[in-house]
Amino acid sequence: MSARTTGQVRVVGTGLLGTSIGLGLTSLDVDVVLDDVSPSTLALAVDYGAGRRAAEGDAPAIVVVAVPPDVVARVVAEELARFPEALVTDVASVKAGPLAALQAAGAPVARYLGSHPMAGRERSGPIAARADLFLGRPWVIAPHEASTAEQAVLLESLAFELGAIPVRLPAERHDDAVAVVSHAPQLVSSLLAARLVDAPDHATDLAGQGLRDTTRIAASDPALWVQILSANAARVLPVLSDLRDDLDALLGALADPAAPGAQRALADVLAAGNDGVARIPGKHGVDLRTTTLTVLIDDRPGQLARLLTEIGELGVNLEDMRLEHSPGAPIGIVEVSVLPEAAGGLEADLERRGWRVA
Ligand SMILES: NC(=O)c1ccc[n+]([C@@H]2O[C@H](COP(=O)([O-])OP(=O)(O)OC[C@H]3O[C@@H](n4cnc5c(N)ncnc54)[C@H](O)[C@@H]3O)[C@@H](O)[C@H]2O)c1
Ligand SMILES: O=C(O)C(=O)C[C@]1(C(=O)O)C=C[C@@H](O)C=C1
Repeated sequence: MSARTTGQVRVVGTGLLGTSIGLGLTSLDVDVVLDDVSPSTLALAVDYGAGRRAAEGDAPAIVVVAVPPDVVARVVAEELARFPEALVTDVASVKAGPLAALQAAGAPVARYLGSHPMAGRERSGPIAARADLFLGRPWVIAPHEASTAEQAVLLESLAFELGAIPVRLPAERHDDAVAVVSHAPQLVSSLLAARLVDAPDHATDLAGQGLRDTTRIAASDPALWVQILSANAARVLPVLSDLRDDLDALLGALADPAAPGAQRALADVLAAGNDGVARIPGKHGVDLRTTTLTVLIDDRPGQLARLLTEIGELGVNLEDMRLEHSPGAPIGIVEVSVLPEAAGGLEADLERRGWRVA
């Protein structure tokens, strides 16, 4: 496949995010140049095929800064100064702080447009990187007073190229949103997993899928998360404070489950959880009789019909289907449910025919 992104892309910071971006773009024949403060990390990213080493004479059209949040503003400022023709973006998990720091430092922010792919892993470094990390995931682009619509379109193309769904959101609103959907969940998962430290072996030996589902991200890098949480502390605080109120009410109910109103209080907590989880896009309950494949389609007339026709041609019966749109994004997400025994073959056949299956 060839890319819509033309020109060179320079990636600074070749850890999980930077190497994943490099792998995805390189597979589309984009000229990717890589840089990292750590020579061994850079060498690994080059060995994995995420791009070539940065060199004299590089002339990137886009610079993607994928370094830890505490140095992101400094590195963005350096890149703006070093490549005066380039659009510089970053992928840090917080957006308001870096923008404010750049503005305060008098950096040429008219060429800076922050972004944040809502995709990651609980592991760091280039070894954990994957070209398909961003498939079907939102990728926030955070316009500000000095950025332009053309720049946003350029980054949207980059995100789309990597299979992500671009979403425009100003930095402050982004930071409010991730406090609820990313930062508080990380802490809750860590707190939950911390309960296991002193649990006896016969308890941890029984760990089932419920515990695994709720604790995967507890394995995340503490050093990175200390930075993320510190940078968004003021927005995470009210979320955790509301959570503490809910926890206090729950403790009251559990202290005497037979007391009047206690059963209702417990049921309310669980029902609110049902309502909350139903609001997560693409998580509308699991039908164990079918397997769901997620296919990304260009948001153009006839694409959905073509997909359904091809599934028919492949002799697979559709059990169910859902179409999701992200407002303004040039992509549609189709969830097709098929019998489990047909799913593996269908996925391979669709990919062979050029469809992108997430
Ligand atoms: N990990 C995730 O799931 C995730 C998801 C979305 C966004 N992010 C954001 O992406 C950024 C990178 O996170 P990651 O998980 O890839 O971390 P990582 O630790 O895997 O990689 C960071 C890389 O940056 C390099 N680096 C540090 N300082 C540098 C400097 N001054 N110049 C050049 N390179 C430097 C490090 O050597 C390392 O290779 C962070 O800002 C993070 O908030 C992370
Ligand atoms: O799924 C993971 O392991 C993540 O790290 C994901 C996740 C998230 O909370 O969605 C974590 C932090 C990043 O800023 C973006 C993505």
